[in-house]
Amino acid sequence: MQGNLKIGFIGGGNMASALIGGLAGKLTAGANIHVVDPNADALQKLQSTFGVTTSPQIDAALAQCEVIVLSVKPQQMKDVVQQLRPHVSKQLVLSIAAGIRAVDLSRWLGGHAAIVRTMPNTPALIGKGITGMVAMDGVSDAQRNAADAIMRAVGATVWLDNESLIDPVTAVSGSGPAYVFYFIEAMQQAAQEMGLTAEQGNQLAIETFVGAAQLAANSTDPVSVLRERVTSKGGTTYAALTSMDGSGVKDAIVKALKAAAARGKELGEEFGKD
Ligand SMILES: NC(=O)C1=CN([C@@H]2O[C@H](COP(=O)(O)OP(=O)(O)OC[C@H]3O[C@@H](n4cnc5c(N)ncnc54)[C@H](O)[C@@H]3O)[C@@H](O)[C@H]2O)C=CC1
Ligand SMILES: O=C(O)[C@@H]1CCC=N1
Repeated sequence: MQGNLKIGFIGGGNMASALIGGLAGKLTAGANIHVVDPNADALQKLQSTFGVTTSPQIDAALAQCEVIVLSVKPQQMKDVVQQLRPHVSKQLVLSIAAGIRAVDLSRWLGGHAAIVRTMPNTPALIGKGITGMVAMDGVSDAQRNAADAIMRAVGATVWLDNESLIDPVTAVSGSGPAYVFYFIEAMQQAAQEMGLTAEQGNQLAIETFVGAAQLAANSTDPVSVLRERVTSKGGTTYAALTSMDGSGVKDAIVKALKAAAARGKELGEEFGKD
């Protein structure tokens, strides 16, 4: 069900490439996607893989887009958006940046009201992303549906009523893949320290994550019940979880996610000034 939606991307890096991979040839033709990025290699790769059009700087082609996705780092957002301003009239502006507030994007765009803030994550690369999103008051139903369709091209979506919840979403699922990789790395290290080969450790740790996550996704029971089913009284899992509790692992994880959310808020304050 390929349509003709014209989408511009400002920034063609990791997250934008994952999104474009889900959209091109599916939601819309690759030729309907226009990517702006000063990095010639990134543009060349996107052009040859997906047939998108490209430009090293913000250009008039963006005025023809129905949706413009802001996918640069928070630090670059103000500059980029101010350059974009002359090319924005009725378009839906969809930001994937951590921290940057809609009110600041709107002001830099001269009072533009059609803004959706989103927080995707990198499993979008394989169509398994999850995106939290929130629409500002000036977004029409059609634009909201377009935003949802764009993010659903790479996974599931969760709509929020309040923009302040984007920072917690960033902390849970936006940054979340890194915590999972961190945990896998720790399991791989332990496997090797206990005599397994690196290859065996990799396979055992990764398949355990894939299997356990799928089990949790398919189960009607809460994950705490699934955990209890693994934990025989006086057994090995009990020994591991008792050790983790003794080291304060769960509290450390909760604290870490709160630090991520706080950093999201801080990014908005730091790079949203003026
Ligand atoms: N990487 C992740 O897991 C996630 C990232 N995000 C957000 O996505 C945004 C982009 O992050 P990544 O893709 O990871 O970074 P990235 O560094 O891979 O991509 C940023 C791109 O912007 C380009 N760029 C720099 N200046 C530019 C300009 N003036 N005009 C146009 N393009 C310009 C860079 O050349 C680069 O290709 C960030 O705001 C981040 O908060 C959101 C969710 C997850
Ligand atoms: O680390 C970051 O700031 C970005 C946002 C979520 C994932 N990566």
